[in-house]
Amino acid sequence: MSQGARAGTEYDAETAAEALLSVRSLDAGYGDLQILTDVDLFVSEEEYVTIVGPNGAGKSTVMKSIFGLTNYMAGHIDFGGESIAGKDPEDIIHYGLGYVPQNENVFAGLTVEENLEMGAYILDEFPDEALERTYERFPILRERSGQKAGTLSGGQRQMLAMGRALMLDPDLLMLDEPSAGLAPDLVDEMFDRIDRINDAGTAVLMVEQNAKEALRRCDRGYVLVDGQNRYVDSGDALLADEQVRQDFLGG
Ligand SMILES: Nc1ncnc2c1ncn2[C@@H]1O[C@H](COP(=O)(O)OP(=O)(O)OP(=O)(O)O)[C@@H](O)[C@H]1O
Repeated sequence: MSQGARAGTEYDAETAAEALLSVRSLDAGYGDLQILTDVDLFVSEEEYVTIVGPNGAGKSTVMKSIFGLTNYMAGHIDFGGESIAGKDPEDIIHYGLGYVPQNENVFAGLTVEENLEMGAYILDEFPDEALERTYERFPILRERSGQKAGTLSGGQRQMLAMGRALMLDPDLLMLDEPSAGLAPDLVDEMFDRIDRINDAGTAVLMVEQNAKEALRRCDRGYVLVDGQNRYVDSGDALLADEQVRQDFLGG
């Protein structure tokens, strides 16, 4: 792995061009404030990719930008071979991209089942089988189906947020810090669930503070610093890199 490596080497350019999600030379921010500069990132079908990096590096901003929630300034964002750059979230969701933000990711005043139904609001007909699949995947949600989401525990709420995003059976699920705020014994369980979602064929793009665990589980990782790509490599290679360990993984 080389320092400053970007998804812009010859090999990567070819892979990136055919990837499910392909972000190239992205500049984006909030209003006039530019946060991301020249960011490259790709996720292939069924791949599991994580973004790690220091606080304020712009990790969440990358996801928000892909989902149309920031000010897009320049570059390319292609999903399934089509450009989604500059589109609204309401449009982007139709392409097969699911997004679970870190905060306020459920409707607290609605029940669990109403939240799941909201996940499929764009469909003309409610997909009963998707609800059943979600309940099979997260049995606790069936048990709590009539309970207001605001009364769920942190872990249950996170499952609901994921379940809601999965109602449309997206090709790619973007997760912003899914382990945030969870008790330590629930963190592993959450990561196991994400593994299973990926094993079942959904590509995953995840931002995580728990960088070691995220890199251990993913296929590929990006280290983002100051709104720019710093490293990109397999999770194992990043974990083994002395410089990455020292600078970003606490030695
Ligand atoms: N809505 C906003 N308006 C203006 N600036 C913002 C907004 N949201 C985030 N920022 C700024 O963008 C920069 C990147 O923030 P971002 O949340 O993407 O970083 P991060 O790498 O996800 O950080 P953390 O790990 O702390 O969550 C920060 O300087 C932050 O203050």
